[in-house]
Amino acid sequence: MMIIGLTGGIASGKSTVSNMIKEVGIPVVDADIIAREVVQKGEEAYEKIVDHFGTEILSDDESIDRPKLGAIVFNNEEKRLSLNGIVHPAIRKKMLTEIKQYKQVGNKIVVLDIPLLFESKLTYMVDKIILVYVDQEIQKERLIKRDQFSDEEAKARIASQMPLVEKIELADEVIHNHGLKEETKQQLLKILNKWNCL
Ligand SMILES: CC(C)(COP(=O)(O)OP(=O)(O)OC[C@H]1O[C@@H](n2cnc3c(N)ncnc32)[C@H](O)[C@@H]1O)[C@@H](O)C(=O)NCCC(=O)NCCS
Ligand SMILES: Nc1ncnc2c1ncn2[C@@H]1O[C@H](COP(=O)(O)OP(=O)(O)OP(=O)(O)O)[C@@H](O)[C@H]1O
Repeated sequence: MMIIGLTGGIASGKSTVSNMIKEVGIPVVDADIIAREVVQKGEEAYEKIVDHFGTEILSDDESIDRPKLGAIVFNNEEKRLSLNGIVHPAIRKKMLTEIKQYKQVGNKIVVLDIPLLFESKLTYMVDKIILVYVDQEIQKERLIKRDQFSDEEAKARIASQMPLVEKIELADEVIHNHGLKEETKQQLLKILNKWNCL
């Protein structure tokens, strides 16, 4: 089985590209979705997060208040790394289970959508890497627009990741996502075609 890593930065367009990948029938394992599943109430990581950050980060229904936790960790590197230390092992485990399931039912290709593929040193999990790239100005603009963040909030989130420009040389292929979504799709199809994935 061929495992393709799809990465980028916050709001660079990974979900946009991952939807296009699903449209051509290739399954996608999404680390952001799994990251939500493993912190549901009752999961091991949930308990650890509450122990570490206190009940102040819970909503009224006792689920994790994501905006609140985000405001803490994206303004404090040490706390962000503590959260990563709690959540990432559970994410990795679940990603491996999902890959195995896709393999068992006969899939020859699977894409792993992992925003922190390089930062978390997870490149060993994948055979090839596609980077979804935009310049920092567009990244910030789209992030502010999508999540209604202030300029400061958007900057803090972008600064918590490896600069996208440094990821270019670490990837096998780069999709430039500055233009129309159709142009992004054409770049993707060209790469998938080159790798005999279509
Ligand atoms: C801090 C949390 C609660 C904020 O939740 P929120 O719903 O606002 O954001 P969401 O999870 O949808 O993430 C949005 C984007 O933020 C970026 N991001 C998320 N976590 C991190 C992190 N620890 N470090 C750097 N960037 C991150 C990614 O690009 C991601 O695609 C949440 O992101 C979290 O639990 N993060 C830790 C787990 C993690 O590293 N997830 C990233 C994928 S492995
Ligand atoms: N080519 C494009 N032109 C205009 N807007 C775009 C384009 N690509 C993506 N967007 C918009 O930019 C925002 C970020 O894109 P998307 O959600 O796909 O990024 P992401 O990398 O998955 O983000 P995150 O890491 O935060 O999950 C979205 O609102 C999306 O609709």
